[in-house]
Amino acid sequence: MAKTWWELQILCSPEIEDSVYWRLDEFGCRGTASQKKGNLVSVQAYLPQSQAHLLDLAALSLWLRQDALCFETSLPSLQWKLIDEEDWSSSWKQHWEPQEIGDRILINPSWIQVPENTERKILQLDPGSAFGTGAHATTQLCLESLEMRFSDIPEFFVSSQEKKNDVVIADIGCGSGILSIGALLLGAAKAYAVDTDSLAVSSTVENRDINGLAPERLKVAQGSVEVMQQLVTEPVDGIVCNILADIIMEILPGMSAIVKPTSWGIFSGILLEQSNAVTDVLEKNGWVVATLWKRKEWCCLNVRRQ
Ligand SMILES: C[S@@+](CC[C@H](N)C(=O)[O-])C[C@H]1O[C@@H](n2cnc3c(N)ncnc32)[C@H](O)[C@@H]1O
Repeated sequence: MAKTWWELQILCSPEIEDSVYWRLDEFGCRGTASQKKGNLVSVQAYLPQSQAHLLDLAALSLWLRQDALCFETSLPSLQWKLIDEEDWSSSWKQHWEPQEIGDRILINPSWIQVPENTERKILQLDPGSAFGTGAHATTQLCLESLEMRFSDIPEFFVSSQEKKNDVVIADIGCGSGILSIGALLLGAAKAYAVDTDSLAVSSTVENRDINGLAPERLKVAQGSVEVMQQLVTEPVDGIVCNILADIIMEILPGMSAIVKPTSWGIFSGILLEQSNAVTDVLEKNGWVVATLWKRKEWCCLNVRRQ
């Protein structure tokens, strides 16, 4: 039987866009996309009908309005309607456009023709229902951090370049696979990716194939850090992990067990006010915070082993 989805449309001020995303994520929405509408932002999100009743949607509307009051900004509007599966898969795609991230990456929806006149690395993506379109600040911070990681060795040093191309990373909470694929396009040799959500795993595999990456270069499995420990054949050079702070702190010992003395890490999905708590746990697990990058209320910690 065809599945039915709620299509939610929120019109809000840009100041609360991230908190809207957070609420929608908590609510279980999939395939979120946003676009500017004058001074406002229009956010679309999709949710299987079975996961929410009208009362839940009314409650969501109330939370969004309460958030806006806290930010002292104009009240958002939330509209919803039911659509069937076929409409869902084409509907949110209409709202998603190519997006430049940092200086070197262009995220290109896989159904849009690849631009010819660009020097950027083109990351083709169809996230399906997995998180990771590149629209969220936490993903952008990770991609920009990866860009920095893979740009710091001048390309004219051949030996350094070879070293750069040996880099193996572990991506925990891979979603659409956007960070693994970004790292591979930027110069990593190999990526291992895990996610607890089976839809994220299939999305990562699909996006690996869309980008023409060999399966040996991007190994994907369902699970968390314990599965990653079994997946990697030797310690990795870098870890990327864009999950919420509480989860990062919980699985950090497991992540620390698969690194080398020279490894680096990129940890995102952390609210600014949580950065001290995460830093404490990082230090207890043998990491040093090198830089903190922030965007809106989110931050991304670039770390290295002591
Ligand atoms: C915020 S999304 C990040 C997706 C993508 N890496 C990005 O940066 O856009 C977090 C992902 O982590 C997954 N996740 C949540 N808890 C996890 C855990 N304990 N271990 C592994 N994955 C987890 C979720 O299913 C989700 O796909």
